[in-house]
Amino acid sequence: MEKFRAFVIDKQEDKIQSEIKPLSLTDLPEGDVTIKVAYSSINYKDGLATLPKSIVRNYPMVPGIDLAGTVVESSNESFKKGDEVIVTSYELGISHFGGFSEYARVPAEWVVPLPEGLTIKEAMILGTAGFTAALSILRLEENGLTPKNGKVLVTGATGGVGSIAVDILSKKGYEVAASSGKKSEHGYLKQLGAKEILSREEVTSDDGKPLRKQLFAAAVDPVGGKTLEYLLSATKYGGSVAVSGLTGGAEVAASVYPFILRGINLLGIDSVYCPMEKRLTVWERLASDMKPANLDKGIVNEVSLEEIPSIVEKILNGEVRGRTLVKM
Ligand SMILES: C=CC(=O)SCCNC(=O)CCNC(=O)[C@H](O)C(C)(C)COP(=O)(O)OP(=O)(O)OC[C@H]1O[C@@H](n2cnc3c(N)ncnc32)[C@H](O)[C@@H]1OP(=O)(O)O
Ligand SMILES: NC(=O)C1=CN([C@@H]2O[C@H](COP(=O)(O)OP(=O)(O)OC[C@H]3O[C@@H](n4cnc5c(N)ncnc54)[C@H](O)[C@@H]3O)[C@@H](O)[C@H]2O)C=CC1
Repeated sequence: MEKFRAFVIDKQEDKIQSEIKPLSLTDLPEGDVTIKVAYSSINYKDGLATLPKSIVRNYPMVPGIDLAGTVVESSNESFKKGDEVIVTSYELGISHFGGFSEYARVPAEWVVPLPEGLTIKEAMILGTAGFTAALSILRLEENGLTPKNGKVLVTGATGGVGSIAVDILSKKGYEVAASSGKKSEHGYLKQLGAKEILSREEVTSDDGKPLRKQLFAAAVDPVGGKTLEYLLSATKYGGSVAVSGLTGGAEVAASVYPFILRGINLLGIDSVYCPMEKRLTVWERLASDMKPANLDKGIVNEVSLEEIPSIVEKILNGEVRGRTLVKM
């Protein structure tokens, strides 16, 4: 087989270099399923992967925590040539060559059959960010959230997780408040279904107060840090906060008061090692009742392998809106 193209990073003297390289199938890591990748997507974690002090475990590496495409070869009976599949996270793009490549090879245990109701392209517009938004909402609902409980706040709302959470929640009949640092994107957030828009500062705790006015029935929080501190203090009695991210910081100071006086729940959201049974449920829901209404509208920006470095820089600076699809 002829060579194919992959975006490869390497680390030399604490500096990361990237280039598009020709690879052969024999360069790919071991695995039972070889996939012709149609689309990947760029997540915040891919931005972290390109930093010198990085989450990548070995170099050279093909980053890309998401991919979707068609099986070209499988030694596992669950998958056959021609099957359309999705792979997100696990070790993809961290210690195992990932999705920024025309071909990928992975263990069968990581592979999700494309659910009916989604195209390969839609699956990657969603990607890990969409999966995480849906998993967050699923967990909030498992903990009692319904549209009757009141307003749900989505933080980091113009980002990948945030945009898709706003869309899904509003489609499901929730009153959605969205917080964003980007004044220019209020129209975008309203188009996705947000009823109210709050500034980043309004949802950041700068005084360490343990309790505030009870404003939100629940929150989807990809920001963390002092925003999470604020959310814990402003969640209504019995409500929940689903935390998935750290764009606002990894450190969180908390007191026991919201938990013991208001019975609130702090739900940790992990998409990376999410068990396969739950993973399949989340993808089925994303293909049906949780399928966002605006996937083909302002959420998506499509790029080539060549454009990855500029997007990665923007994502780390908080300058990207919605989701970035990489077309092979
Ligand atoms: C799409 C998903 C996301 O975007 S999540 C956000 C991106 N991820 C991160 O920013 C996390 C990156 N990890 C770190 O920064 C560090 O691991 C740390 C700060 C969380 C902890 O660092 P420390 O040096 O104290 O410990 P180790 O790195 O040696 O890890 C300790 C222990 O935890 C295991 N571990 C590390 N990363 C993960 C992970 N992402 N998920 C689950 N477990 C993780 C690691 O293997 C070690 O366990 P051991 O049993 O010893 O192997
Ligand atoms: N737990 C998990 O399994 C997952 C975690 N994540 C995490 O969720 C977060 C968001 O991921 P994506 O949506 O892919 O990223 P993104 O880059 O698309 O969105 C990030 C959002 O955070 C905002 N932001 C940036 N800096 C901020 C700050 N200092 N304060 C408040 N907001 C800030 C940005 O403006 C943007 O709206 C990241 O931390 C990522 O690592 C994402 C997917 C899965």
